[in-house]
Amino acid sequence: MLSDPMLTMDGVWKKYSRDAIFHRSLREDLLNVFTRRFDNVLGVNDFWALSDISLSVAPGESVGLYGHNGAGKSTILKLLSGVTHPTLGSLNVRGRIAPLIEIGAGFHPDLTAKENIYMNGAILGMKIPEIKAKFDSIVDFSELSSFIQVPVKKYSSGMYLRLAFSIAIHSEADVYLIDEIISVGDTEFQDKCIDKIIELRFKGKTLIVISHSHDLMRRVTDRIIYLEKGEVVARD
Ligand SMILES: Nc1ncnc2c1ncn2[C@@H]1O[C@H](COP(=O)(O)OP(=O)(O)OP(=O)(O)O)[C@@H](O)[C@H]1O
Repeated sequence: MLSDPMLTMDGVWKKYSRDAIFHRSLREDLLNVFTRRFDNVLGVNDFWALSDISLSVAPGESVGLYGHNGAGKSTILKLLSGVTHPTLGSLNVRGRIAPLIEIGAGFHPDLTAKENIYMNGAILGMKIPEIKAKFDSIVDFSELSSFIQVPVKKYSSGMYLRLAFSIAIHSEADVYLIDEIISVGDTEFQDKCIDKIIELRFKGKTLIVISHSHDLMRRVTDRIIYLEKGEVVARD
């Protein structure tokens, strides 16, 4: 029997505005007041970051999103993680999600790495005893044991990445959203991350992966969706 998909997107459109960037005239402001009342109409300076995206991912599948800068890859992950919502269309995600989207976005800069492990672990749905039991393993994987009492605002972006990735892979999520995470940090750590991603696949987790490396994408995904200017242009 075929199981239900872990995640679906059905005719999803996402409208963004360049308003913050460009100076508008009064006429444009008036036009916007009118057009904003209709989701399917673009106002002055609005654009479709995503156009009519449909997607269905089965449990245990690993799917890559590939495309140039601005193609809409991260926007899809933000929609799936609930950070933002579709303008039109619908989407559904089952189970626990571990979004590795904006590295360290869930960290509090003034708290130490240890405190952030507890806070971020809880955000990812882990209970305190579970975090306690996995604490040493989280620290070991991150290779940050000497810096565990240091506030993370003193961390480099590579250290942030190590900590964020390590917490997420210990979180026993059902769906992992992985945005370019593998391209940050040194190559040794990148290899460790790739091994972990392959391990998650073997465990039957559902993965959505973004990378600018097509070779890497081939290694860690079952299929790739190609995006261009917010549209799906190919699937393989
Ligand atoms: N909050 C926002 N407000 C306005 N425009 C946005 C916002 N977030 C993203 N965009 C725009 O939406 C488009 C798609 O962005 P997105 O980050 O999804 O692309 P991407 O394929 O992930 O690119 P990259 O490879 O550079 O990360 C881009 O033109 C981007 O500038």
